[in-house]
Amino acid sequence: MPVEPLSQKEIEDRLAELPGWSVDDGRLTRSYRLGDHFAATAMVVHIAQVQQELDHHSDLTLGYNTVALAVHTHSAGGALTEKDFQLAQRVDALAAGHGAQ
Ligand SMILES: C[C@H](O)[C@H](O)[C@H]1CNC2=NC(N)=NC(=O)C2=N1
Repeated sequence: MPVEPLSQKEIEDRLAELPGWSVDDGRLTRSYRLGDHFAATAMVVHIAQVQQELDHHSDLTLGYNTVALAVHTHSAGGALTEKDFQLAQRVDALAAGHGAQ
């Protein structure tokens, strides 16, 4: 099912409910800091599972003790859509369980 680009107002409303997330170069982004490299790696695997479930994938970057996401919707021409914010909510929901800040 095609997903529609969100308007600027819709993006701002959704961002207001997602502290820590921002739009950078047209992509919804956030980075998290974790206790160590193993904790960060475990969080990446967990995010990958959610992305497969949602069939929506970010550019996911693993650092020493950091995890960063940047996502937009390829099938909407790179626009931001509801699916990007749905992924952000799911990642925020799992972050605390990994001790991510
Ligand atoms: C065939 C598959 O459903 C599509 O390619 C999915 C996969 N993951 C995706 N991820 C993102 N970010 N945007 C998409 O449009 C997208 N499409």
